[in-house]
Amino acid sequence: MEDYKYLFKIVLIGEAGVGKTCLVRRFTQGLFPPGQAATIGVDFMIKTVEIEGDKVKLQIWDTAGQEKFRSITQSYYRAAHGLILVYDVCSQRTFDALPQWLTDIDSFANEKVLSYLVGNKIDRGDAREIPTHVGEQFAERYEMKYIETSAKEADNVDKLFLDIASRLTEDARERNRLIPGEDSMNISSNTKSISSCSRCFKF
Ligand SMILES: Nc1nc2c(ncn2[C@@H]2O[C@H](COP(=O)(O)OP(=O)(O)OP(=O)(O)O)[C@@H](O)[C@H]2O)c(=O)[nH]1
Repeated sequence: MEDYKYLFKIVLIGEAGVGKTCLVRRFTQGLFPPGQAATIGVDFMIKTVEIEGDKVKLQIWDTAGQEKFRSITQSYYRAAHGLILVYDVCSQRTFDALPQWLTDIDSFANEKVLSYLVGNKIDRGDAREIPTHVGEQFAERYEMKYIETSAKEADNVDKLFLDIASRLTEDARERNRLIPGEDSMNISSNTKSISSCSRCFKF
């Protein structure tokens, strides 16, 4: 049996080129890849973290932003415990596309999913087009958590993923308190590796 108490699935979505892959690689591998190529379909990485004494395994799904992959990537929303919607703070176009992504979340994700809005590329100071308060207000309006990051400079990247892991762990512990025995049930997911987890978080 694998050595972790909880397993959570986190899915990154957002327009092409906003930095989803770079955020994942910064968090899982501690690097900023030079000349990162566009994602084809969906890719995933694993990282295990420790949250207040419990080992928590994060299965992080990095989806392609390009329109032509949309129907493939949407099929991954359903089983997500956490969704990270990313835009580029230096690109008004990627911010303007957010409402369409929210519509997709409403259509395809579990209604209890924990959603984060992330403004990435804050290292490009002078090129910024979306002020912090505009991103914050948008997130507040749609009841999402908000955080700004730089995958390049590693600003707030660990904080983003650890914050999600902490909140999901807290929720799972609360459920286990309310429904004893719940922690021995498997998540009924379409993902094999999730069903092998002994104490998975269950919606
Ligand atoms: N300056 C800066 N550039 C970044 C940052 N994150 C990503 N980039 C650059 O943005 C470009 C796109 O990054 P990706 O991580 O491939 O973007 P993506 O959202 O995964 O793109 P798709 O796979 O097409 O959906 C690359 O040239 C990265 O080097 C960042 O925090 N700061």
